[in-house]
Amino acid sequence: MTAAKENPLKVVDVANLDAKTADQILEGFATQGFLFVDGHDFTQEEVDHFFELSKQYFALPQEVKDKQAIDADNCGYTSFHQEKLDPKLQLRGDPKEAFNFGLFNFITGDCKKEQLPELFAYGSENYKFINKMSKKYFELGSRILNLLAIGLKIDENEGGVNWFSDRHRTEGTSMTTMRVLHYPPSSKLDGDQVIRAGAHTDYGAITLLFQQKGQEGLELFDTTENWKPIPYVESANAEYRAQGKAAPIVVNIADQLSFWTNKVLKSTPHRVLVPNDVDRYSIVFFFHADNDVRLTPIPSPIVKAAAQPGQYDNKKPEDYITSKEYLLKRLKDTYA
Ligand SMILES: O=C(O)CCC(=O)C(=O)O
Ligand SMILES: [Fe+2]
Repeated sequence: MTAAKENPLKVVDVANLDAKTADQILEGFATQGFLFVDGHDFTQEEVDHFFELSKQYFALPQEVKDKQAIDADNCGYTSFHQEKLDPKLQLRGDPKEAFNFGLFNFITGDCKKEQLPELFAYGSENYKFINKMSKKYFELGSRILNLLAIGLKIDENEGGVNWFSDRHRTEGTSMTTMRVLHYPPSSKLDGDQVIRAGAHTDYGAITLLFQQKGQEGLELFDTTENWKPIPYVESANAEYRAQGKAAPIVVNIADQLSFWTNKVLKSTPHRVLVPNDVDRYSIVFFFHADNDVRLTPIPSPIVKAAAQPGQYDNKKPEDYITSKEYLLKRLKDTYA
């Protein structure tokens, strides 16, 4: 029998929206910044189907994919070496390709229609499937934000449990992106390329990521300042497995929530390596606050206690960047 791979992350079941779960979530995000989340609503069949569609898409001829090159709304296809996630250290862009669905309406699940390949054409079965998955990601992301609001003890009069969800509205306009990624195996890369995605922190509020068994490579910079691989884990809950639920999903804090909480929540650097000669596919939901939301300090006694004396004195709301301004700044560096 081979030993189970070491898992540096806590697995938190979010089925119950209660103080105990909220404290577990907060603890994980205030230390490591990363967690596995179980007790979600995704089935394994759905996740497998999404990966199957992603594989079909990336297998299309290069010139077909290039037709929907990434646009100003951050929607569309990014090709190999186009994106530098670690612009200070990387000479060449990441050896990966990706497709972004964006400009969502989370009431209907619709995304930007003009920037879709034939495979996901507006109105098709695949398009409807994408709508459904984006709504599920939205619901899970919102649940995690609600738990964070409980954990951070945001006062009822200030918005309480809904403080974050009021700023990530179903009907809101945000830069939230659902992204499929493909990293080719080592044998397809130039000699000494060992990094598939440079070290970076994410740009939104939280990130939710599915990966597949046997395609590891994601690593996080842990609290001891060492790179630690994030394994694929199965649910420890036999009932969930019997119900056909998908494996736990990787969730991490991104920069907006770190700013917003005065770094109480940690936006942890991570990267993707090439541990073996297999393709890696991942499906990631970058959950962003509504575009015009300013990243002012949140009304939490825990956040207040973490501030330096006088840090927030004489500050006007306009002194704080908005969610969209922050993203645009980071994208400019990434695609420079
Ligand atoms: O594909 C992965 O595992 C990680 C992707 C990632 O960190 C990102 O795109 O921000
Ligand atoms: Fe990332």
